[in-house]
Amino acid sequence: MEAFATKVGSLAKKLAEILAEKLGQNWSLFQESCLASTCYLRLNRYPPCSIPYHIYGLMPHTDSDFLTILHQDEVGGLQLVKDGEWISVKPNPQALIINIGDLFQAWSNDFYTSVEHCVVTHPSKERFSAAYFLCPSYETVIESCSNTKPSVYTKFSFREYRQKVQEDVQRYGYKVGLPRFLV
Ligand SMILES: O=C(O)CCC(=O)C(=O)O
Ligand SMILES: [Fe+2]
Repeated sequence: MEAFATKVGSLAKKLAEILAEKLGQNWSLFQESCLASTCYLRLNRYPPCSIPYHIYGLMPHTDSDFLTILHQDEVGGLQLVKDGEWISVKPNPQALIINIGDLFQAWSNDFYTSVEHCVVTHPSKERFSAAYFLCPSYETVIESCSNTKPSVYTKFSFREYRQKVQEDVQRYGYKVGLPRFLV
C-alpha cells in the first residue's frame, strides 16, 4: 500500500507540473506545499445495495484537493458530470482516473474545472476503489496564478477552505465549496 502511495504520489506531482506548465506557470507551489504528510490515500468499499440507483455509495461532490488519482475495480458505479449531464465512467482496473480538484480550479482561476462526481451502488457486487489526494499543508494560501485575468476567487488558506466545507456540511448537510470564495 505504501509503495502504491509513493508511486501515485510522484505521478500526481508530475501531472500537476504538466497542468501548471500548460498555463505557463511554475509548479513550485505543489513541489513545496504538497508533502507525503499532507497528501493521503483513501480506500473505499461499497457494499452491494438491494435498491441501487436510489442509494448513492458516495454522494455527488467535488474533491477538496489539487487533483485526485483514482483506481477502481471492474464493478463500476463512478459517474461524473460532463457538459451538464451525468455520465458513467467505464470501469477499467488497468487504468487510473485523474480528477481535477477545487484547489486546482481556484489556482488556475477557472482554467481547469473541478469535476463533480458520485458513486452509485450495485445490486449484487461489492466495489473497491483507492483514491490518492494531492493536498498542500493547511497553511498554504491558494490564489489565482493568473496575472492577466481578474481573480474569480478571493485567496484562502487550505485550512480556511477545509473549515468552511466542514461548517457547511454541518449546517446545510452538503458542501458548498468554491462558490463560498467568489470575489
Ligand atoms: O470510489 C470512487 O470511484 C470515487 C471515490 C471518490 O470520489 C472519493 O473518495 O472522493
Ligand atoms: Fe471524490
